[in-house]
Amino acid sequence: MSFQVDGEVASCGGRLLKLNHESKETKTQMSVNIYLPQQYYTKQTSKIPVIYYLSGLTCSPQNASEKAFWQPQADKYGFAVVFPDTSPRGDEVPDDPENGWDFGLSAGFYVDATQDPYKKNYRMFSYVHDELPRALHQHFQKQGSSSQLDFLDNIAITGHSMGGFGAISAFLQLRSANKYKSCSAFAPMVSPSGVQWGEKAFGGYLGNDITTWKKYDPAALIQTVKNTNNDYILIHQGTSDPFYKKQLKPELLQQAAKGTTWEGKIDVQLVDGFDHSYYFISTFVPKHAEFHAKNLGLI
Ligand SMILES: N[C@@H](CCC(=O)N[C@@H](CS)C(=O)NCC(=O)O)C(=O)O
Repeated sequence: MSFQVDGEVASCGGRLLKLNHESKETKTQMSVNIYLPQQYYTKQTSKIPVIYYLSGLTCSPQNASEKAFWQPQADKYGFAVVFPDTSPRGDEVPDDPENGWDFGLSAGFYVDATQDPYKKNYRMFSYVHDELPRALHQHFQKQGSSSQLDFLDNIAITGHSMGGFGAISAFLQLRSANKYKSCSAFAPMVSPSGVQWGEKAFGGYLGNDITTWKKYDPAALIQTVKNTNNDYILIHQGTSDPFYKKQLKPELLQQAAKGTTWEGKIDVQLVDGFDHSYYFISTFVPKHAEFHAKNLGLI
């Protein structure tokens, strides 16, 4: 479970660590970046909460580290940010037979695959929500730093597009365990059934029986998972996003929430003229940072 350091860069008031480690879940080396805010280095005594940011299709941990501008927000409120990879990688890992960018490498969809040949390595749900946080916890405990990072308890989750799907899906699936204290998403895909990205990915990873997709489908989960904490889910969606109407459709989550304990609690902010890129994400990161900082008890 030990991490190798691939790089460490000064960024804003803290440092971005580029790490890799052997994953038992994916049976590959996995890359992960983590931003440690200025509070980590000034050795504050209270525990530093962690926000997990799940990236979208085609991304590695670098895209959001370089272009989302979480770092100034992390310094402002005093949280760390973990940027996991989007799939297992390596010559042995099966990829999309059609060579597309919406399935296979960089497109793990944060599920545990049940179908051959993907089920051996594509275990991104168990990796991101269980193995990785425990591994980071152990690694930083061994460092013996007096600043304590909280990878396991006071934590939040967010993500973009495929990663927004992964964030909301996990938040709802793990709600009874109160795993994530806070959830938000940028342009998330909210229901795999009926959209081309979802049909391809879920068909490939989980098989053709769509009842098995429901376990991960936010629009289905919202109807069975109780909102016992008066939680809100914050979503931003650009109206000029080319994927908005065909692949993402965040309003479907609001519609599915009608008549449930989540009714009125899915805050979809449509933002005029914004696209799907990191220009959009970085513009609204401050709003998401403030939302999570409140839910994590930082303000
Ligand atoms: N590669 C696709 C675009 C895929 C895409 O927009 N991916 C988003 C996430 S769904 C992303 O974050 N791309 C990487 C980046 O913008 O840095 C294309 O060429 O049209």
